[in-house]
Amino acid sequence: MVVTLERVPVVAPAVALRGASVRFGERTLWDGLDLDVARGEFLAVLGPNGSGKTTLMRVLLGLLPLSGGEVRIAGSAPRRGNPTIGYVPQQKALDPDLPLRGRDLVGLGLDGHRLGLGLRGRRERRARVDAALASVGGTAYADSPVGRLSGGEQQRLRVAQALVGDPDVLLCDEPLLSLDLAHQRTVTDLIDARRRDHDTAVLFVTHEINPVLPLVDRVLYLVDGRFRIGPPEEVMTSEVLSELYGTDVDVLRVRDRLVVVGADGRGADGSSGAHH
Ligand SMILES: Nc1ncnc2c1ncn2[C@@H]1O[C@H](COP(=O)(O)OP(=O)(O)OP(=O)(O)O)[C@@H](O)[C@H]1O
Repeated sequence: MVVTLERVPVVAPAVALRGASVRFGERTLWDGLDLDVARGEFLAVLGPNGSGKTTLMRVLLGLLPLSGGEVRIAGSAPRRGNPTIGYVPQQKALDPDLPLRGRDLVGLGLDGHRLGLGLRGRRERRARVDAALASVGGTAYADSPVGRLSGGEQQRLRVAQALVGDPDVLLCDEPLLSLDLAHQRTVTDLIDARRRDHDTAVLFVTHEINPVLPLVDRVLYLVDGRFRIGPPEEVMTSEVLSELYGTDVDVLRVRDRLVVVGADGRGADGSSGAHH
C-alpha cells in the first residue's frame, strides 16, 4: 500500500512576535512577548491607559523599533507604508476646512501600491476607491469635503482607506471611540466581514471589549508590563485580571456583556471603576 501524505500548506502567521520588548529609558512597557496572530484571527488588545497598546501598533507599523526580540508582520519585518497593512486610527474630528474629498481620503490608502500613473493605473485606482467607498456605504459622500462630514461618516472613510489596499493585516487603534452605537456596529461589521471574506488578521485596540466581544478570538491584556493572551473566557476572569492588576478585580457577566469592576479604582478601561 502506498501512503501519500496530504500536503498541508504552511501558512506563516499574519503577525509573529518573539521575546518582544519595548523600553523607554528605565521603563519597560512589556517584555518577553510571544504572540502569533493567525490569518483571519481577531485579536482584541486591552489594558489601562499607558500599558503600551498604541506602542504595539507603532511597532507593527514600522514606526518604532523593538528594544529586544523579533517581529514579523505579513511575512516581513515591519516597515513604514507597507501596502499589505491597513490601519484604522482613533476617531478624531478632521479640520472642517481640510481640502480633501471623501474619495481623496480613501485614495491615500493606495499610496505605496504600485498601480502606475498611466491611464490603466488611474482607472484601477478609481475602481478600487469606488469599491471601498461602496463597501462602507460612503458613495453618497465620496465627493464631499471630509471636514464637513459627521464623525461617523469620517470614521467609515478611514475604514475604507484601511481596506482599499486589500490588506493582509488590519491594525485598529480604538476605531470606535466617540461613535454612537449604530456607527460602532457599522464599523465592527465591516471589519468582521473583511476578515471573514479575505482572511485578514485583525488586531483591535480597545478600552471596551463589549462591542467586539462576539468577534474576538483571543485577547492580549496588558497591565503595567504584565500580560495575558487567550480566549476571552480564559483571560476575562476575576482571577486572571486580579493577578494582572495586582488587586481585587471582579468580572461579571451581565446578559451577554462583561462588566469589570475594581482594578484600583481605574477599572479595566483605565478610567473609571466600572467597565461597561
Ligand atoms: N517615544 C516615547 N518615549 C517615551 N515614552 C513613551 C514614548 N511613546 C510612548 N511612551 C510612553 O509609553 C506608555 C505607553 O503608551 P501607549 O500610548 O502605548 O499606551 P496605551 O496603552 O495605548 O494607552 P492609552 O490607553 O492611554 O491610549 C505611555 O506612558 C507613554 O507615555
